[in-house]
Amino acid sequence: MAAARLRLAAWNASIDTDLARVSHLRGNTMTTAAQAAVTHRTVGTAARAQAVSKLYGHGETAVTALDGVDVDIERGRFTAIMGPSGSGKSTLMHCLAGLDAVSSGKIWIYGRDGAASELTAMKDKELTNLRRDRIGFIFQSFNLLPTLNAAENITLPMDIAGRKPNKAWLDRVIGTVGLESRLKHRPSELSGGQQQRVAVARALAGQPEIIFGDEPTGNLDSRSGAEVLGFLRRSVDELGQTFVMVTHDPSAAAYADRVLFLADGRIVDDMASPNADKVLDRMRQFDTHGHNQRGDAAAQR
Ligand SMILES: Nc1ncnc2c1ncn2[C@@H]1O[C@H](COP(=O)(O)OP(=O)(O)OP(=O)(O)O)[C@@H](O)[C@H]1O
Repeated sequence: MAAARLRLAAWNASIDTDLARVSHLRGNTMTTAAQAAVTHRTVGTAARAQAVSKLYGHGETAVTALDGVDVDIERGRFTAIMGPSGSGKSTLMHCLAGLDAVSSGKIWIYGRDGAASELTAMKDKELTNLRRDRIGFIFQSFNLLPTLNAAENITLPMDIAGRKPNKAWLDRVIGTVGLESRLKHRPSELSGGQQQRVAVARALAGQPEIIFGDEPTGNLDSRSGAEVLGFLRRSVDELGQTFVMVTHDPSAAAYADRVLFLADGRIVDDMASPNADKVLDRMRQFDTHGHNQRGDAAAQR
């Protein structure tokens, strides 16, 4: 949790920096070898991790948060990441999103045309641009700017990037999350569920290739949480969005098309067509220390 707070602070800081630089960013385009990139045969893939490991700290105090993770995230699908506390869920998501650097291995994000951008080969500035232009984020704590109204919060990333919102798309997104009557309200005048719907609309508005959610319903009551998850599901089904979500909640994971289970920094299971009971049963197979009782992915199937 402390780690998640640190990353959120880093994201906030980068938004603040971006706001300060807003005028300089207008017209900025990404031009990199990494973006020009290789075209892999991955039109159905939105992101890929290959042999990704992540260590925090050094020597005797080093913690292995990820241990040789290989995974493809499918385009236009809803993927949930589950596992015991400390199993590496947030670290995996943050590495996939370019918010955290890997210790070894490679991460790619793929354009809708299949062109690959290797995040792990990018310099900071390139990575910042890629995150801003091609990746959406939804955090547990909404992360809205209190002085801006809902409409201004939704278009903020595009304003920062100097991109004009596509009006028809924006209207569709706002309709999808049911915010038409709340656009002039500031965050303090909205319920938690409505604030998170603003954050969902903000993530969708720029038509990013992939959206990552870190416990997006963790601060909501179950009714508002179900509503937000329903909107996220619709964004995948009706708008073709790719969505990856870390959650502790089996009923939240049940909204996904696929659930990846992590234990001790490794993917130990991969469940298609989940429902809350199946997910809960699988979670019960982790022992109280958070380790995978049966060892490896093959053993789980
Ligand atoms: N910045 C950091 N410095 C040191 N160790 C870290 C840091 N971030 C994460 N870790 C450690 O890496 C491991 C994986 O952490 P991570 O936050 O990814 O797990 P998680 O599955 O998301 O946990 P939770 O469900 O509790 O949020 C844990 O042992 C954690 O203590």
